[in-house]
Amino acid sequence: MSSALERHGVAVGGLLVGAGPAVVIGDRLSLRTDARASRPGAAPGDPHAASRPGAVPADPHAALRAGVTLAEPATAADLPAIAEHAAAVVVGASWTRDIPLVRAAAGLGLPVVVERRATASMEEWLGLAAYCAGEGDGRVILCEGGRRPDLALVRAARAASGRPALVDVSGDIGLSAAAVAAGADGLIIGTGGETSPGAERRVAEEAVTVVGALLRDETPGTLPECRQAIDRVDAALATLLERRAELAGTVQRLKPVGGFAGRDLGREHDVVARMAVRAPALGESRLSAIMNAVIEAGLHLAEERSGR
Ligand SMILES: O=C(O)C(=O)C[C@]1(C(=O)O)C=C[C@@H](O)C=C1
Repeated sequence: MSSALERHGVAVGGLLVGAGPAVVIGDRLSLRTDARASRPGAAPGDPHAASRPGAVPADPHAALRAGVTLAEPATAADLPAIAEHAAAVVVGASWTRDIPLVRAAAGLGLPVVVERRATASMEEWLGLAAYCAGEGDGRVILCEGGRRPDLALVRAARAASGRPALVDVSGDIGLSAAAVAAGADGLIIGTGGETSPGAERRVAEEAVTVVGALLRDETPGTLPECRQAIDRVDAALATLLERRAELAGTVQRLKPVGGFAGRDLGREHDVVARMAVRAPALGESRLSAIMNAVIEAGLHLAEERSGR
């Protein structure tokens, strides 16, 4: 954990944000009419904006009534419907200085997602989060978005406050892995109030799984949570094993004698010894059995492909 503070998860609908794995949120809805132009993916006047993942649906109020995870009000009049149909209310970057609306949103009884205003410092951002926590029941999540989310700031704010942090990557889904590596507790991938296209969700879930398995500290307390954590580690392992097999196959083509005939046990011993430094609990003898199987699988694949 990157913070000495005790971190508490905040439940948002069926998701737990800030404890356990990072989450992917596909449906952030804004009821503001200016939201289309201000979404990270949307250029002002872009005729195709409505069909993009970051678009505002034609009837945002109908989308809200259908139920969404995160909803941002335009005015205080939207708050009762948000309380009824959304899992959390968003204090959006464009109106963090509208204190009466911030106060009303924070007091709604839902978890509050506090988005950083583009020019706000970390202190201002965390000050607003603390204000919202005080006006509400304390369930506050930080959120960084915009065209160029500041991931260093997310990392610092999360560590300084102990609050969970979301990163809105709907403007650039390619930032998903970097956001998880920076410690994000969740990725917001869709801002249309509808489920985002599968391709974007796959990119985000891949980042949460693979980068999360490598870099995110987890202390699962139940059997299902522990098995899910193992599944994420196995997904990362499978990705790396496939990549390793490809590289080992290339080595076979580059060596004067490839395949089992060109096996180099000295090199294999060095590989295992280096790995044992990173995996001291497993140690050389256990790793040697594992790596023997991995290396032989790679050699079999290479020979099969070369038609030997
Ligand atoms: O480095 C090599 O020479 C390889 O062929 C690659 C590799 C491996 O998979 O790491 C495979 C077989 C050798 O015995 C040693 C290592």
